[in-house]
Amino acid sequence: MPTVHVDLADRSYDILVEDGLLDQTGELISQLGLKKKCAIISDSNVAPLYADRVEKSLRAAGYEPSVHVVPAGEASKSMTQVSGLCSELIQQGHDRASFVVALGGGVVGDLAGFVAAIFYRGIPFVQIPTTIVSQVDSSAGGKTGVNAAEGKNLIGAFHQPKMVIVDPLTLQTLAGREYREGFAEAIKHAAIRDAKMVVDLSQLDPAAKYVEPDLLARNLAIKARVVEEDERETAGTRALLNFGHTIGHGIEASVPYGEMLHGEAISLGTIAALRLSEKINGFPAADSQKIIDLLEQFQLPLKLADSIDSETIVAKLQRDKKFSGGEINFVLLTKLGAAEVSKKVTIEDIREAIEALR
Ligand SMILES: O=C(O)C(=O)C[C@@H](O)[C@H](O)[C@H](O)COP(=O)(O)O
Repeated sequence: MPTVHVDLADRSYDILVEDGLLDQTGELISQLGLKKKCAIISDSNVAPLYADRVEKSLRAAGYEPSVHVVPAGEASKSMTQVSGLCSELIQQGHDRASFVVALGGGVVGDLAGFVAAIFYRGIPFVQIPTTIVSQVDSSAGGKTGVNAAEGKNLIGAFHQPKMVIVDPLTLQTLAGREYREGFAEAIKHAAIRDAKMVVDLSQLDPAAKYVEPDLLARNLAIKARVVEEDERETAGTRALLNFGHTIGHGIEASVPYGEMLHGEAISLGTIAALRLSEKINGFPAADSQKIIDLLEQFQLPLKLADSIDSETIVAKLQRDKKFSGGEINFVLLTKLGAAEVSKKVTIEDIREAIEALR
């Protein structure tokens, strides 16, 4: 089975990718030596489709799961949900010997992972991602957290999962828009680390609602290698995974959470970052076009709506974690498949790149 090992000393884990793995959840988790009580955290879209199967598999392996469901959508990535879930877990008799199973997309993974990071000062968790965003990106690497009213992902913790179980067949029940948005992150991995992946992604059918396990694993492996180099984003390497996210997060936070899907905002942030790479690094416009063609192939937005005010975006993006100590650390491409963190981007450059999206 395609397996990506994430090598992080005593926080190492495997990402397993294969069709039908959902029904093997209990058996796979039993290799981890965890205690019996666990909490499956899912959302109102995913739980009716898959929670029964995961629960049944866990029970068959001797586990005692409780199921907790939050409303689907970005608005659930909130401290209100964190506090509600912690209370529910306590009421269900969970304690420091329990573990969490995050079943769903990026919102569920980030939220459930954060609950696991703080519940009884930290309990183990397993990710079962069910969307492209989560299968190629957010389930790996241990960034967990929620949004603040002031910006995306501003409250969180690093907490690595014990295992990631990827079943590509879960993609089949996604709505087209939710399926396609995730490719913004897969394209990001190609842009920053693997020019050949740009070609591989261009061969996918955007309507297929399925990606071969091998390709998912190769895309995930790009992220895994970056995380191994710089687990806590202190050395600069992990910041490269934020390509397209500084302006993207600003755009996403400028409309009510959930109105624009994460990948849609990242598509626009990616185009802005490409234009800045051209201006500051002389990145070839023809290579930018290859990335933009891919975004278009997955019907991701290429233009910013006039209704979204540029100054609101600029205000929001200045709270991004890449702005620190008065410095802007902006991720730019140096060539197709290679990126750097640059200090040469000014706020005026950013304003210009946002305007160029109109
Ligand atoms: O895992 C990372 O590191 C990433 O940057 C992946 C991003 O795609 C993801 O959206 C992440 O949550 C953003 O990180 P943040 O630190 O800017 O919140």
